[in-house]
Amino acid sequence: MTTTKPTDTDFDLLSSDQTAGSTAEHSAAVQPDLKVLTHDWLSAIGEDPEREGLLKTPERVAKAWGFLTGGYTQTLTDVTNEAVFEAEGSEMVIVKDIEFYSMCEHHMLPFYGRAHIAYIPDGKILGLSKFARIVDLYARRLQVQERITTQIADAVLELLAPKGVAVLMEGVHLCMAMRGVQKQNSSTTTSAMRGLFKDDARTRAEFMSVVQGTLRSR
Ligand SMILES: Nc1nc2c(ncn2[C@@H]2O[C@H](COP(=O)(O)OP(=O)(O)OP(=O)(O)O)[C@@H](O)[C@H]2O)c(=O)[nH]1
Ligand SMILES: [Zn+2]
Repeated sequence: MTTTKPTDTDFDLLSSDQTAGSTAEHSAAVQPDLKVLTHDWLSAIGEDPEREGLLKTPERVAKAWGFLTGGYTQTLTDVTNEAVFEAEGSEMVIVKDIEFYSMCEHHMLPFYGRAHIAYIPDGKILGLSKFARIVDLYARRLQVQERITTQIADAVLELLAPKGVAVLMEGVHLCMAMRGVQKQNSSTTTSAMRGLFKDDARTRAEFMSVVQGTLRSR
C-alpha cells in the first residue's frame, strides 16, 4: 500500500498554475456581468457602492468568483494532462488530506475540508498531483458535497479503470455555521465506493483505517 500526503509545494504549484490557465480565462469572461451585478448587490444590501472602500469591490468580487467557479470551464483531460502511466502491481494507493474549498449551491456560501482518495490499479496509475487537481475541478463550482464526492470517484474510474476507487470527504459548511441552524462544530462526511471498495469489506476497512487514523490525530 502506498499512502501520500500532498506537500505544501504541490498546493503552491496547483494555485499558481490554475490562476494562469483557463481559470483566468473564465474569470475574464464572467467579469463584466459580475462587476455590474456586484455593484447592484451592494446597493441592495444598503451599502453605498461609491464609497471609497467599495469602489474596487465589484472588480475584486468578479475576479474572485471567476476563480472560485473556474471548474466550469475545465475538463478532466485539461487537468490530468494525460499523466496516466502504465504500471505493474495492484497495491492500494491512498492520497489523503487534499484540501478543498467549494461553494454550496443552496446559499452560495463556502464549504471546505479535506478529501481522501484511494484506488487499486489495474495496469494504469495517475500522477499524484492530478488527484488534487481533480478535486479542485469539481470543487470550484456551485456544489453539494455528495456530488463532488461521486464526481471524483467516477473521474478516477473513467481515467484508470482500476479495480476499485474510494473517496471520502469531510466538509464544514458555513451555511450551517454562520447562519441557519448556526452549528459551529458539525462537519459532514460523504463517501463514494466503487469496485473492490464497494464489494469487499476488508479492502474498505483498510482504506477507512488509514483515513480514520488521520481524523483521530487531528
Ligand atoms: N445534502 C446537502 N445539503 C446541503 C449541502 N450544503 C448545504 N446543504 C443544505 O441545503 C439545505 C437547504 O434547505 P432549505 O430549507 O431549502 O434552505 P434554508 O431555509 O436556508 O435551510 P436552513 O439552512 O435549514 O436554514 C439545508 O439543509 C442546508 O444545510 C450539501 O453539500 N449537501
Ligand atoms: Zn448552503
